[in-house]
Amino acid sequence: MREKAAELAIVSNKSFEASTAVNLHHFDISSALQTSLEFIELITIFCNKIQATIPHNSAEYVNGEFDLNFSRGVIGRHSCSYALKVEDQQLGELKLTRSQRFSKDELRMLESLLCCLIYPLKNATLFQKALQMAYTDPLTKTHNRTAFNDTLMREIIRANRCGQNLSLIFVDVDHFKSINDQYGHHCGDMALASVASWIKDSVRASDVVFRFGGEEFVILLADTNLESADTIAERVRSDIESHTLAYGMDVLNITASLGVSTLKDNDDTESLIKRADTAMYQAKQRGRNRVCLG
Ligand SMILES: Nc1nc2c(ncn2[C@@H]2O[C@H](COP(=O)(O)OP(=O)(O)OP(=O)(O)O)[C@@H](O)[C@H]2O)c(=O)[nH]1
Repeated sequence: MREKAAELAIVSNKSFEASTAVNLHHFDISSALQTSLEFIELITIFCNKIQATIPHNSAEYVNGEFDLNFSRGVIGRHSCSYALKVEDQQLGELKLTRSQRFSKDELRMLESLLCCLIYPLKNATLFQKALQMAYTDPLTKTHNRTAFNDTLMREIIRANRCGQNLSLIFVDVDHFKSINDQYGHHCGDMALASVASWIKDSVRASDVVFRFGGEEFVILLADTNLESADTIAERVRSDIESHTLAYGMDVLNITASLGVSTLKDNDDTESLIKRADTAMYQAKQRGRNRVCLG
């Protein structure tokens, strides 16, 4: 009877040890990458883990979908870069640099190790998209009330710790009900989306715009005192007034009333919001299309 052929190829001890080491390295990296759903953290973990195998001086990670451009280290003359994707889903681009050329073996090893990074990046993408959806108002594409509550609490703590100013502007569209009544809800929705984009265009990218509810928006201004917040509120008011909204054959003029408040000692989220809200109602009472300070 003929013996069945051995199924395992005989390998020299040296290459067997090498492949075991490679597998352990993959396992170590994969385990470490399971600890985070943040892009920057994942890239940092990955680069730290591969540093001994593929020494590099700098790493850059760009992910256009999430507006990320992260870099660390000092850029070297030689580079290798990879557009990371899985099943046609773009996961960003990773670039490593150093002063010496990367060898073919190193590049082969890097490509093999990058496989460990792909699925954690895909999970991070799904998680960050879900977070974005949970925090975004679908009509106006501004941050929603949940995001506002979370952010305001955090910003008050930060402002108090760093001894910085923090201001709030409440923006309430004037006579919005009559837009709905006269032109219908579709027009009302368009008006809200337009006002949101005018407000966003009117403030810095670092100032965050939220839809507080209905036809009311809040702008959160970090490191901004009452005087500056007043100036910004006046600019927002004037920008809203100067825009027009074309709806069918009609041209609509929209105005808003604004209330401003700045963080004081012993303020909490409620008292800060209350002062801006009260100031906004004062602006309504004084004839609308104006800014009042709380
Ligand atoms: N189309 C549309 N309308 C909304 C939305 N959310 C709230 N509204 C409407 O906004 C209107 C707000 O009306 P009011 O609170 O009376 O305020 P106003 O008409 O703007 O009057 P003042 O604030 O006093 O100037 C209501 O008719 C709501 O139904 C929305 O998402 N889409």
